[in-house]
Amino acid sequence: MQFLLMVFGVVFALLPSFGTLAYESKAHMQQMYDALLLSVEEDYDLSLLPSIRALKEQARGQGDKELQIKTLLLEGSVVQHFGEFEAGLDLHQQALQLAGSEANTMLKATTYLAIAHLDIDLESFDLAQRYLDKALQLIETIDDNAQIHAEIMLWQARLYMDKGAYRLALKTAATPLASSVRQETIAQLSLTRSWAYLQLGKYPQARAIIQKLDEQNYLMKNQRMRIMAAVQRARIALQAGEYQDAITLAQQGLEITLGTRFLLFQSQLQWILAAAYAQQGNYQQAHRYLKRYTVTEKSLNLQKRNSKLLKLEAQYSLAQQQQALDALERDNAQQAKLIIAHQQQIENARLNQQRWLLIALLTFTLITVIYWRWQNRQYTKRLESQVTARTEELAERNKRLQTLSFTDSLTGLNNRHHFFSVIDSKIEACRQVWHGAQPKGSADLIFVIVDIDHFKGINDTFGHAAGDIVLQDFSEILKQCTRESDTIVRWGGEEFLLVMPDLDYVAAQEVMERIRRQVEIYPFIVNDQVINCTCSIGFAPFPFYPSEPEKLGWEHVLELADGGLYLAKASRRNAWVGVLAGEGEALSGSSPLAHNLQTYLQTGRLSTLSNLADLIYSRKAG
Ligand SMILES: Nc1nc2c(ncn2[C@@H]2O[C@H](COP(=O)(O)OP(=O)(O)OP(=O)(O)O)[C@@H](O)[C@H]2O)c(=O)[nH]1
Repeated sequence: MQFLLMVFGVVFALLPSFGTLAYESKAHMQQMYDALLLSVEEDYDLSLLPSIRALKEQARGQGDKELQIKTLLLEGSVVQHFGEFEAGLDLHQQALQLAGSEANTMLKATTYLAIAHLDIDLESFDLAQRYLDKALQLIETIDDNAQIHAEIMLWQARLYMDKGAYRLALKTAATPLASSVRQETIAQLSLTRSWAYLQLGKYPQARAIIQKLDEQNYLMKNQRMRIMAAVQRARIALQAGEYQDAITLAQQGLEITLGTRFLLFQSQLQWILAAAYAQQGNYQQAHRYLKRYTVTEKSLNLQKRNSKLLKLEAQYSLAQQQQALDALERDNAQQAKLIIAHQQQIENARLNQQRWLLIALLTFTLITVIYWRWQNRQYTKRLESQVTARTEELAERNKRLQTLSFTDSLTGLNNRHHFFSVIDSKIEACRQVWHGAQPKGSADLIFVIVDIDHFKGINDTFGHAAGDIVLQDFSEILKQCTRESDTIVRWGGEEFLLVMPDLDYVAAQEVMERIRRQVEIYPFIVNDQVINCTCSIGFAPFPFYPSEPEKLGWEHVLELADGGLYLAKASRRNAWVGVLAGEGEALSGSSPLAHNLQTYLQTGRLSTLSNLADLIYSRKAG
């Protein structure tokens, strides 16, 4: 294997001079690295260095930072194993700087772990602890962290061992492990636990762990671990008082170390042999191995002295580099603060922008709502004014319609509808006066019925149109002979009804005479011809009995006025007749008036007033 790697190393070292051939595939380079890693873990062989360096250059050439970092760490671990602490430090430092610029958390954690390893070797335990903590903190964010976690625990346990904290080491090395953790790491953790038990004097537990490792065959692949296990077995036997076993196991261990550079293990095994033989009383053998042990120790001490010196130099550099690193970290923290402040500024600006946008949006919404409400109000106003206009128009139309429905189309006078719509209020006004609710005044109304005499003859002689003209002229005469307050109604055909307020029957006589006379003298012109007409008038006062105003209703008074008209017609026409209360018994509303008019006149229950002295009371036939 090592021969192959050396060949690879030479090839790699030469490759850069062969142009494109230098660019190996990434996968191939990774394979190469894995093989180198295994070899280093087995034995820190210096001959591996050219291959590692060649691979490192190759990774640099291809810009593969990850592999570059890994190879830097690997190279560092090899040179540091051979006491080149300062060079190792430098390599680790390079790896750390590269890892710092990488976003790969796993890579950073691996770098921290390697530096912790270096610090443990340099006995800078505090620094080692710091890097272990950093690595542990970093991997918390990684999902697939079982392997690196186990490795951190291993180095943490070794750190505790170096500091003499065996129980802590035991606890740390006993961390539960996932199945994905490499066998080598599991075996190293087990060896550390066994070593811690032995340090605590618990050799059965220490032995059980080694036995389990043997059963699982975890140690066979790695020579270094096999030797470590052999030393451990011999040491356990010695501590257990099984001296013969200790001798056998130590000798087996020495056989494995033959031809290797593991001087430390050799000296430990020689010491165990010397101690075991001494315990058996075989002082000759004990002396023999003690001598060998002394020789080995001498060369080890020489190595250690050299390495101590180197360590001191490295520690000095380490302190300096650490200071630089701390300054760098402080600078980084400052930078991070600046970045956070900058991000805060950006965030604030974004928030400000959002705020303004929101304000603009709200303002726009507000303006829209105000405008919409204003529009709505305008629209409502327009609608209202339209409704008002329409209502007024409707009222006007209704008024016109009412006027039309209350007006006689031929004469322009009020018609019967009008009379019936106003008569109740007129009667009510009279009643208010009777009952004292209104100021005292005249509550008298005169109901008058006027009828044109022989109108049929006019129609027959001059035609219907001529009759219409007479009717119109006749209406004008009625208007001229009455007051504004009087109501003139075309009662039907050539018959007219007048309702005259504030007029007693004495004063009424004058008005009746004026009408009769005006008609009599008026020259009605029809078909260019002057014709003369007369009219007959009947009237009656309301209340009919002033002392008993409710005795007869207006309908009865109208009937009595009609009776007066009948008397005028029955006599000579061109006359007016007023029907008044007589001295006899007062009539009641239930009395049949029209048919008994003559009887009531003769019996004195009714009396008359007329321009005629000779009134005829009997109804004229036809
Ligand atoms: N030209 C015209 N004639 C009408 C109108 N209304 C009714 N007359 C007519 O008026 C006439 C009324 O006739 P009569 O009831 O007999 O009454 P008179 O001829 O006036 O006779 P005395 O009332 O008894 O004097 C009828 O011939 C109707 O046709 C109208 O609006 N225009």
